[in-house]
Amino acid sequence: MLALHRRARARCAPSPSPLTRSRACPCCRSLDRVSSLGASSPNKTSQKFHLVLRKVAAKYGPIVRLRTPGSDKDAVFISDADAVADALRSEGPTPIRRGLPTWIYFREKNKVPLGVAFANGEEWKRMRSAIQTPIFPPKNAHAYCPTIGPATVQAMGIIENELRCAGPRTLTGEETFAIENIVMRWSIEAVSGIVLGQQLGALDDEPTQLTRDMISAVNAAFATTGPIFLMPEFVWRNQLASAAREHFKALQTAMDVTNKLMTTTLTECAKDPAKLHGTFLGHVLQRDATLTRDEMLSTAVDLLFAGIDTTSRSLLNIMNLLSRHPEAQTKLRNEIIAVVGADPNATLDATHLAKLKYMKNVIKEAMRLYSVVPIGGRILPRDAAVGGYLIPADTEVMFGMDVMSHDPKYFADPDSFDPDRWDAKDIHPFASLPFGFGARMCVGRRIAEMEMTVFLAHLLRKFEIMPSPPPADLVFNLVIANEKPMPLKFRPLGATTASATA
Ligand code: HEM
Repeated sequence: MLALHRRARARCAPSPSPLTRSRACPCCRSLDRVSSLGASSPNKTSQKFHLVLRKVAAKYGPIVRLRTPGSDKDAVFISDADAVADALRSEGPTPIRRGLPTWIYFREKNKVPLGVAFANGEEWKRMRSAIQTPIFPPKNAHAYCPTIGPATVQAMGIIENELRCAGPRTLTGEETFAIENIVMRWSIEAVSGIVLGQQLGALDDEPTQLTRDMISAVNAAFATTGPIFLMPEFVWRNQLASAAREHFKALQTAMDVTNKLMTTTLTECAKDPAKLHGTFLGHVLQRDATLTRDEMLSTAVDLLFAGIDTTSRSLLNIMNLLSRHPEAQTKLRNEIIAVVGADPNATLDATHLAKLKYMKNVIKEAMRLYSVVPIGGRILPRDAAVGGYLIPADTEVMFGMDVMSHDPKYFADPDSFDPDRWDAKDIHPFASLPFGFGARMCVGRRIAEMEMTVFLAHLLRKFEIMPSPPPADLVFNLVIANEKPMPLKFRPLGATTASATA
């Protein structure tokens, strides 16, 4: 190990500071010990994981060795953008990511493939290649834009209706209402339309039982991940805690519902192949017959799970920031009207997306300020020089995305919302990585950006987002989410307090 460190010193330019054994491993020993910095109970520690990591970086520096829950080996936590770049450039052609232990256990127990999000090596590469072209290149992702138009118009109608039904003070933008549920149902509808080629009816007045099951399963799987995070393995494996029982039930439901939906799509399309045209499943089937039915199923579940909460949470954060920055809200609305037109029901197509430049900046800036995925990671395939240290092969490196994106070293006045900062060309390319990086970057990135753009383009032509306080209590449940309802108030555009009430 010492020899490895010396080699790193020789290789790394510009002359890194001398590496003694202790400096080579600025050591927090285990997260349990670190956790006492921030929280008092294991449950709270898991839910405040992102804050604990901020404190770790502040106290021990940007490269720290620590032990994470669920692992029997030390990992290296990195919150220096150059060092993150070093690690990511060493990830090799089939980057390895440690999966979520409960999800892997569940799939192995049920003898279903791990799917694109959890498989590694050649198995991952085959699945990723099959889905990459249909959804990753912007041109192909943007082609799904018309798929989500009708659901988005429907969501706007529901918001309008809810505002009216909730009472005059809600309609005038003085009181908040339950927007989260609508955004979440819209997100399910959008992603299922794209992935499974089927509208689930999640936004309907009376969603089907299947749809209700799916919504509850997604909610429960995310809500239980935080509490399970620090549980000893034997507790969750043997389902000795209620959170673990609920978690596995949710994973089972999501798998069963997706299976049923996929079967329906495939049966209908066997009768009428034209129905597959323009759907993600259709692209996968046409392009690549090498995926088994079960691999398609696991991958579809991964796409749904990875795509629903991340997108809806990010949207809620963007709306909240726009509420607090009326000048940015107006600028964005003006851009949308100039590009798409003022009619709030006019849907978008791929040609609009490329022209919405300020929209891109708003989304990037909001995702920098609120990292719904606060950490990333890889297992290094070989020894690698990282930030002046030599990290041995097989070490897990964790990237402090949330820490870096609040670091004044990379972003002047880092806590301020300044979408225009993204016009500058000198932002460190590894300082804000909301979708990860490289061959294993989020495969749904372009879909997510397209979805958020479409939602905001409809919303801002219909409503004004009224000033609301920032979300108070952000907790880590696989993604960072507000614990209490997101404070958001709306008012129909152009309505004054008096006329809106009338
Ligand atoms: C704002 C929304 C989203 C955010 C912030 C987000 C973030 C991320 C991040 C950070 C990763 C890990 C990347 C890495 O390790 O380098 C990831 C992976 C992934 N995401 Fe997303 N994501 C979002 C939306 C979506 C959507 C809409 C889909 C599906 C349509 C999706 C599907 C996936 C999948 C399947 C993976 C695993 C990819 C692989 O391992 O090859 N994500 N996402």
